[in-house]
Amino acid sequence: DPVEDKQALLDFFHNISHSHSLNWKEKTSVCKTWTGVTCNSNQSRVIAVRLPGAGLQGPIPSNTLSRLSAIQFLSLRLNAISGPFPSDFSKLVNLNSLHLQYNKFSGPLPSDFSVWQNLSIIDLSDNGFNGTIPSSISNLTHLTYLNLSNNSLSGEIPDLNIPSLQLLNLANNSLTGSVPKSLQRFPSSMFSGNNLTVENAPSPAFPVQPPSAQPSKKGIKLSEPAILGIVIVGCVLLFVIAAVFMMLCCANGRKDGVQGKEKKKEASLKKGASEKPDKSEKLVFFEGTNLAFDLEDLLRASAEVLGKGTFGTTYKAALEDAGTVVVKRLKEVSVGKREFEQQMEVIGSIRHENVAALRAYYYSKEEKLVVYDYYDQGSVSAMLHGKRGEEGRIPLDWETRLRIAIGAARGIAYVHTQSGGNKLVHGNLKASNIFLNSERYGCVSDVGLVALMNPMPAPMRAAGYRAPEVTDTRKATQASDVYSFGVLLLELLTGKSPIQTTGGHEIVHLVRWVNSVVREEWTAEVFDIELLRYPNIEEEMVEMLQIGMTCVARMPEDRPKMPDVVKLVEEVRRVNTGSRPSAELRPEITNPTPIAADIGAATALASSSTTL
Ligand SMILES: Nc1ncnc2c1ncn2[C@@H]1O[C@H](COP(=O)(O)OP(=O)(O)OP(=O)(O)O)[C@@H](O)[C@H]1O
Repeated sequence: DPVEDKQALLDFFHNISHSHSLNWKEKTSVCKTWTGVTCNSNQSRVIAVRLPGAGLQGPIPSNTLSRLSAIQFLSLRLNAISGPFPSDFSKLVNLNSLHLQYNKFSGPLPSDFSVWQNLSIIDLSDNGFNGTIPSSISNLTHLTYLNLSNNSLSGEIPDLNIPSLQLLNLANNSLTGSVPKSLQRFPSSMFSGNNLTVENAPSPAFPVQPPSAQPSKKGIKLSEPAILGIVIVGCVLLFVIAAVFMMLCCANGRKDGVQGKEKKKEASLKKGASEKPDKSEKLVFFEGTNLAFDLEDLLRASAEVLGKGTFGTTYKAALEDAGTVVVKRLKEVSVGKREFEQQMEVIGSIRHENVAALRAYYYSKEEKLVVYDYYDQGSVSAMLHGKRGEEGRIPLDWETRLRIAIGAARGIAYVHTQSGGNKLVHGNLKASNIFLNSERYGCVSDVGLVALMNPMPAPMRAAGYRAPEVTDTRKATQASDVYSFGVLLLELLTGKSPIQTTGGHEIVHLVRWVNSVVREEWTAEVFDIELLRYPNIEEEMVEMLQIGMTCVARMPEDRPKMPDVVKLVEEVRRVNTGSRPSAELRPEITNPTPIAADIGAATALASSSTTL
């Protein structure tokens, strides 16, 4: 054991107020058992300390952590640490990641950052730091991430010409002047909430960073002739599809007394086909759709009601040899044909691995249908909540939850780059509308449908995702999508539904609940008990929790933009892999599973989180 490092840690913990206990015992091995501590391979030095949400309060006692001269990674985020930035941290010259966000630090930032030549990640956000941003930061040639948002920093932004810098956030300070040229490559939201002169100027000074996948404008343009061609095909198939929706009409139209039967399997989509079809209307397929799927097959297929959602009833139709599709029969469409078609064209031209492709649609006076691929693994909602506490439940592992979050974020960010006259929004993001794509990343469905519908009071489960400012469902915005995404993150982390009723009829709102638990500095308690089985993921979960909480900010303007959210969510894994001790220092991870490879053997917080 590194005796001196151990003593430094004990001195630190004994001299700082803390509301939770840790398993740091003098007699146990610091490298093998201490929560949140990682040593190098020969166990001669402590190289990482992670104590997120550990209930630490008050100033960092001097000459304690600063004795950990080999430390590379220090995270004390989400505590209530106050006082100035510890001046003796200048001795920690090997630091490459410093996470002090969500604390109560105050006073100026250290003036000389050049002492930390290895620093690549600095997160001092959500504190009370004041004074100016030191220009010495520009000496950090390895810096990739700098987050100083939500402090009280003032003065002008120095010209931080750091080519390695990938993410910068200076939002919500009291900065003045203009954004230096070297930083104009970052999105404007990263500078919002300051007194910057150019902030509102309509200059291209703040280009919005492209999302991870570029929108295919070509695809949108091409869709028009494609649709025209397809319309012709649609004409031929008119009788056939008419039969489909007549059947659906029969299945769904009898409101009273028959609704229960909707839950039962339908005999065939052909049922009801004898009704006179509306010959003037056509089924429209989109480009890229496998037109080899024969609608005759569809008609012969058996249809099953998957459920009734906000927009109507959703059916699964199993085709004999062309797979299975999902048909949604939309109710309450409020827009006219032209507007409906325009919106369909925008949505139908989206081809992105994280957006469920709209394959076809049908519009007539009586009937509106949309056709999607069928996702046979079910929705994220089913994966997360289905059979909870029952035998046979397969818990949703952390790796998959991360991929769901990353995929959904990418999908929504992509949707936000599409223009449907106005900015395109998803409008109805929730776990039951997210599926897994072939790479097991999240894939969002139901994009843009809400804009076509009558405003409606959201059913309970949808209400939990809805941003507080959205009173009319048609007026969802990109910012309200960010809120819904934040709720999804909280749902993935906690395993709890966005709205729950307790024994009585009290309604528990997930966002409020998470906020209150975190405020009580009991962060570790929010996480899904099913996640506690996965080792060393606490750091990532806390990181994700912070992103979720930022997304559910009450005021829309305080929420990050979706492309930035994508980066943050992707960063959760990258930060923790990139900054963690390298594999050579961790021989225990020589043959890792994907998750073990990424999270390493840094902390044991997850397993002991209930005691934090
Ligand atoms: N393409 C699909 N593949 C597999 N299951 C789907 C598909 N689309 C929807 N579902 C499932 O069908 C059920 C009903 O979906 P539907 O979209 O109608 O309702 P919802 O998602 O509960 O609410 P909303 O209408 O507000 O989206 C849900 O359980 C949903 O997860």
